Amino acid sequence: MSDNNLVLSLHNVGVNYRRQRGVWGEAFWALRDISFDLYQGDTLGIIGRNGAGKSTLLRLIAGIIQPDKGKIIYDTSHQIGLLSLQLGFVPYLTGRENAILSGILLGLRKKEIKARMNSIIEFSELGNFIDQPIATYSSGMLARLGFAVAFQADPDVLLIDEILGVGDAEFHQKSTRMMQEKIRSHKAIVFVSHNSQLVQQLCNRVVWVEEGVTRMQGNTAEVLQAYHRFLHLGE
Ligand SMILES: Nc1ncnc2c1ncn2[C@@H]1O[C@H](COP(=O)(O)OP(=O)(O)OP(=O)(O)O)[C@@H](O)[C@H]1O
Repeated sequence: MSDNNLVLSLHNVGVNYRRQRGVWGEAFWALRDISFDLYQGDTLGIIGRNGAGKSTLLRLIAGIIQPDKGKIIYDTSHQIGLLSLQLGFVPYLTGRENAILSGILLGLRKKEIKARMNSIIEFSELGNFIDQPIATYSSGMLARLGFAVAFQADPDVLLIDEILGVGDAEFHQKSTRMMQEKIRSHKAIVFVSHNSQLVQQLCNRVVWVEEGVTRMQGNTAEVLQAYHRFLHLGE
């Protein structure tokens, strides 16, 4: 990549899920035409209605799924970490084992994760539950564990999927503070959220996805305003 600050770039990207229909599968384009750039220091908000394709977009950036059309160009000097509740965790393993596993997925060595385990336990407030299978955890406990591991792994690009929408008020405050710290440290962050207030507070740019297409992108206030007008008019 010629621009040093460019972390990744999506060019007319599309993702196709096959859906079962009778005996035959049917192609369904969850993402149809998405283009945007992510720069170092950006906190990029992804907004859009339910089913617009936001989570699919994060999984795509994380490399969990591949585009079926268009292309994504990564600057290979950046390491990408996905901070998500559902991904990467194995239900029958304990919190500690899952922390090690997802730490490895986020690029840490086993030794490094073990050295940070106390901080992970402390941040996630799991106490002795850390040695219980995560199948026994509440969604708030899972959120706290996922958040703690990702912040310890400290990837250059942080992908956050609605994590701040889960857990109690105290955890919200703590995780919002952590995110603000990351923003100040000039990481690149992609933040999917339905919470416009948080997007307004945290993001410097916003991409609005509508039916798998980048409907609008740019300055946070402008995009949010257009999005709310759109929702209000019920187009
Ligand atoms: N594995 C899958 N197989 C088939 N269709 C899928 C799959 N995952 C998502 N979809 C469909 O793709 C579309 C986009 O889903 P996605 O979860 O990316 O949307 P979203 O914007 O994150 O939604 P929400 O805000 O409700 O979380 C939806 O119509 C969804 O039903």
